[in-house]
Amino acid sequence: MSTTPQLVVHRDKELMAQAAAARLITKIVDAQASRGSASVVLTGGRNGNGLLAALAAAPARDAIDWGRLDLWWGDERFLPEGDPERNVTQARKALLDAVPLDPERVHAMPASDGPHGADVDAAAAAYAQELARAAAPENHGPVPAFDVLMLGVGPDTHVASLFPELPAVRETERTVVGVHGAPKPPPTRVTLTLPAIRAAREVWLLAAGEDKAEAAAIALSGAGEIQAPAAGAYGRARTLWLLDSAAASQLPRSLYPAASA
Ligand SMILES: O=C1O[C@H](COP(=O)(O)O)[C@@H](O)[C@H](O)[C@H]1O
Repeated sequence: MSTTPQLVVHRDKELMAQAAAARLITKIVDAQASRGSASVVLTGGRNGNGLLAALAAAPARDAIDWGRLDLWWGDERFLPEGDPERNVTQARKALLDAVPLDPERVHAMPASDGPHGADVDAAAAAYAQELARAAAPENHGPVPAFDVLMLGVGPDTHVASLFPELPAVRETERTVVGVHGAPKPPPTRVTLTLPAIRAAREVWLLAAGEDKAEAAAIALSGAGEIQAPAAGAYGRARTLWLLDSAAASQLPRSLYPAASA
């Protein structure tokens, strides 16, 4: 069942990143207190990396027990290990190299020079198996119930590597698929599918900057998920859109939240 999106609009992208980082720290600390550990799905892109950099700079990051945090990825650019364009490489640089994570709990998606070579579909299947192994019986499905799954929203409304009209966004069975011919480079990618995304307790969509304004307005105005993948991304308990005022500038008045900071 979909949850109605809640919107928070911040003054600018810096404030949005700082507020989202503070929100994420609280979520992780709460999950660790109540369940012993936390699981978070990271996103690539400018807004996702901005949030990680803000988290790295936040003194409250020390409240997190980094050794009891599982990190997953919503998508990956299928490139060699260490390539600067890989989402995991950028995340390491922005935050992960600076905190005491348990390497066993950092679940990067396979690289194109990994055990599956250039076979992106085999790489996707392997990641699906890794997710399935981590799922608990009470999760009722082949992926863990992620505490927070973050998604950057692309100017074309893509989320993860689910691009409008491509086969990946139509997937209803598999949790991870290979993407061929993505319109944004690189063309070959690995992505969670909408069913996997919807297994998360909370889904947070991040959109900052004027180039995201049209995408946010389309996705939040009743568009279909095949044409506007961001419209199909929601969490079981909560769907939260975190925007800056530029990205919110084309939202219909009826959607614009009263409170903004
Ligand atoms: O390529 C990707 O793009 C999206 C959005 O990135 P942005 O720079 O426009 O914010 C990102 O969410 C995704 O993880 C990434 O692989």
